[in-house]
Amino acid sequence: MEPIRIEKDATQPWDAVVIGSGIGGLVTASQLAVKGAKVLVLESYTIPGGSSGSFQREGYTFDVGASMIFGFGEKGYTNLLTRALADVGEHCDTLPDPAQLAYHLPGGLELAVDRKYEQFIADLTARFPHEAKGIRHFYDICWQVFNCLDAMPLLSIEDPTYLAKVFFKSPLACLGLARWLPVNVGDVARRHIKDPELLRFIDIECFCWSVMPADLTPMINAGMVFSDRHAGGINYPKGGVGVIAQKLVKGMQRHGGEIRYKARVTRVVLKDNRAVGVQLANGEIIHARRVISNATRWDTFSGEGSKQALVDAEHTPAAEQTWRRRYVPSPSFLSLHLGVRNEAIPANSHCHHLLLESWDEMESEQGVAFVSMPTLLDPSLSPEGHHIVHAFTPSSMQAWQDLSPATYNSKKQADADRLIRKLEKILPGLSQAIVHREVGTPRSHRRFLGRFQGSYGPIPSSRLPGLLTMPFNRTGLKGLYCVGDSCFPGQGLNAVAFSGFACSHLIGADLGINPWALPN
Ligand SMILES: NC(=O)c1ccc[n+]([C@@H]2O[C@H](COP(=O)([O-])OP(=O)(O)OC[C@H]3O[C@@H](n4cnc5c(N)ncnc54)[C@H](O)[C@@H]3O)[C@@H](O)[C@H]2O)c1
Ligand SMILES: CC(C)=CCC/C(C)=C/C=C\C(C)=C\C=C\C(C)=C\C=C\C=C(C)\C=C\C=C(C)\C=C\C=C(/C)CCC=C(C)C
Repeated sequence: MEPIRIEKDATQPWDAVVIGSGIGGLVTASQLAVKGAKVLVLESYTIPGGSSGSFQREGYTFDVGASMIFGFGEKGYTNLLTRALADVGEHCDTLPDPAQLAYHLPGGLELAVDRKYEQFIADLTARFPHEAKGIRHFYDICWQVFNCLDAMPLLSIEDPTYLAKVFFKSPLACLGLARWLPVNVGDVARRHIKDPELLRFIDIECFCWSVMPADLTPMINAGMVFSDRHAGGINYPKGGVGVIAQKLVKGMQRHGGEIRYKARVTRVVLKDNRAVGVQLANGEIIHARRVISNATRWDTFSGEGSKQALVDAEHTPAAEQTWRRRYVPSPSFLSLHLGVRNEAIPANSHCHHLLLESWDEMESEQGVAFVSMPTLLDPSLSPEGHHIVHAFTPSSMQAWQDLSPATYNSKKQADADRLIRKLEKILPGLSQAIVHREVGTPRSHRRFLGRFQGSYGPIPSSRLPGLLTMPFNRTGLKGLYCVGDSCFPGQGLNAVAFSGFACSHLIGADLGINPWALPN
């Protein structure tokens, strides 16, 4: 193996050092490497991908996070995972999912979101025939948003040169996006739909990816999710979600980028109020012309509740406190990674399911249960005759803090047992068929993913104007950028991939290494 090239000398800095190898960090790093920048990624864990990694146990390949993947289409500009991989000469074989998600909702509302748009509209209309027009109007508006996004290369709207070029290329799409930027889903849904149960359905349609009801979910993101599932479709990467990160690393390395694992950054090194490098837990200092943090903003900047942030309180920009007032951490998850005998999975099951027993429980601790069974698409992820059942339910750190080790362990097992009983509604006999079981709590998510309170990502603390107040990649500290789900447009794999494209484009503009023409 070639020796790793690490300059400790401030006269020969890296062009860019990226803290963290989540998809946001890896897209930034790999895009910068393609532009010719000398890039180093520092990852505290032993594998790449963060919440989009995969881990192996007893013949199973488990996904760390969910496996409902958007952005793997073949056409347009919103297929950001396909594009990020192709730009570094990589490709993931994917397996098309015939349905995005099967809902099992209160009042016997059972519906699988078909990959084919017209089929989905027909199925929903069959359940709410009196709302046929409203359903069509609402989801067609989501398509308008999606079509605007899909019509233009998606780069940094912080760069005035890009904005001018993209406006020249697609003026109507730009105006369309500007119109929807300050809007939330709830306002649009209520304009077209009156049935309270259908409005609740729109709430859960949002909650299952944004962890927020429709009133707090930005319309731009809904346009993306509610349409891409029918345009590019939901596609599972063969070999597990972790393959995406592994291939981004490989492609980045081929373009001269480097990655170090077990390299925890403890602080951003500042000189004259400018980020000039990072310090690792072992004391080593690495100099860089630009520093990019893929850690959450709570872990990057000091503020209430943040222990050992990368930037001290004295140098944390005032804008970060405004952000903390506007956005709060969403709950983390209680998660189950199960290996089960085949008999527990009914024939023709869908891969993804969402269970909710009462509408009042949608935002409650351990209310919604989400299930993903990727072996239904890719049997190679488990030993023969077995499936993976990966289930998770929102759970907040507060519910798991200040417990004695014995109480923590017994709560962990009791809550996992309760979740398994809930799943038996769709997987009868599940508890008898389990041969491998691992339980993760918010504390596990914080420990292994390094995420503040183990959170899934930021959510608005009150009704905000859509995406208008979400910060971009530049921070108030010169030389320091953020990427990932505490940046515009928020959580989601395709969303953080966008954040990575935008971040690398902005740094490329700052370093003067961007190509003149927009990508095709
Ligand atoms: N659609 C899906 O099914 C799905 C599945 C998984 C994840 N996701 C999405 O992925 C998003 C998260 O992506 P992301 O790019 O923001 O990042 P991430 O949180 O997944 O990864 C951040 C990485 O940074 C590393 N890190 C943090 N602090 C560090 C430090 N001080 N030093 C070194 N390394 C450090 C972590 O170990 C981790 O690997 C989530 O919003 C989630 O929605 C989606
Ligand atoms: C500046 C002005 C005035 C005008 C400029 C106009 C302009 C050019 C605007 C541009 C805007 C852009 C480019 C916006 C881009 C937005 C994008 C790319 C949004 C992407 C969103 C993707 C999302 C939200 C994907 C989400 C997928 C997820 C999270 C899937 C599943 C998650 C789970 C199953 C876990 C959740 C589980 C439970 C139980 C809650």
